[in-house]
Amino acid sequence: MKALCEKPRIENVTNHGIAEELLEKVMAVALEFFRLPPEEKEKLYSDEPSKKIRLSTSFNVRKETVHNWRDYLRLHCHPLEEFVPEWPSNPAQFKEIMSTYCREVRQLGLRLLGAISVSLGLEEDYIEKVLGEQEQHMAVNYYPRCPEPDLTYGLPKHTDPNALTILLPDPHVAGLQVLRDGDQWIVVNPRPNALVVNLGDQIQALSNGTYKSVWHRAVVNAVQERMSVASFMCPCNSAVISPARKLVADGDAPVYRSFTYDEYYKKFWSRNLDQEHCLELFKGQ
Ligand SMILES: O=C(O)CCC(=O)C(=O)O
Ligand SMILES: [Fe+2]
Repeated sequence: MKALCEKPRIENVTNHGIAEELLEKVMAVALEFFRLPPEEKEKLYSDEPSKKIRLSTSFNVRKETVHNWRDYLRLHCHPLEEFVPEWPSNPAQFKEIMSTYCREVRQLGLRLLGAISVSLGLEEDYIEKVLGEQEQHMAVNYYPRCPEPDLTYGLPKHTDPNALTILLPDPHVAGLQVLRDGDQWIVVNPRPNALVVNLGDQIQALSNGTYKSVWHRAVVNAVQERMSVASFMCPCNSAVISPARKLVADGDAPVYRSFTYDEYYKKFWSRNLDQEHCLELFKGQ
């Protein structure tokens, strides 16, 4: 807890409590999925962002003019009973492994949100209450080997629009970079069994800018393919996000106006990834 109070950002969480064996299985089954023949994967292809289960490529192919070197499987994960039946049934173990992982990640995410609330001087359940019955989405990212890695990204510079992202990065191949002090890209070195926790835009808004959502990107390389599995804790669509009163000094105006997550998410997907921070559009009264 003390460490959380002192540091503006939480990065590597190594004592996260999720079994190493499960993390290995998640990576293995995710890779197996991307190894399926194109005809098999094609059935799931869609570039419609509102679809709850879809395989896609780049980021938002309908909006962007420059594409990225990434394929991804995006799944809604909560409540599991609602979505798992529609998840891929090939590889055969996909549903079982991924749903076990989703349950564990959710518990970890809720613990972290409690710790973040306390670190801000708020009630432990403050953020959880504001976010409501949180959705949980997963992006299984696959970055193939790229013959000209200097000409593209896996994912260009962005912040995550949700509250908190728990990322399982490839334990063997580097690719994730985070921005420090606005101009310094730091390589996040692969580390077996480590999870990376990124604060998203909603924590920045709720904390009135005390915590910053982290700018990050994924680069690709010519030698090795790379995977990552991102779990996004998202406010429910009707959640009203506004800076916690306690964090706005007397006489000051809050940095951000109130908005629903639905409004924010639609704005996020209507834009290109590497534009100005989406929260900038929600500043002021
Ligand atoms: O692949 C990575 O390391 C980053 C993935 C990411 O930022 C995302 O899915 O939002
Ligand atoms: Fe991200």
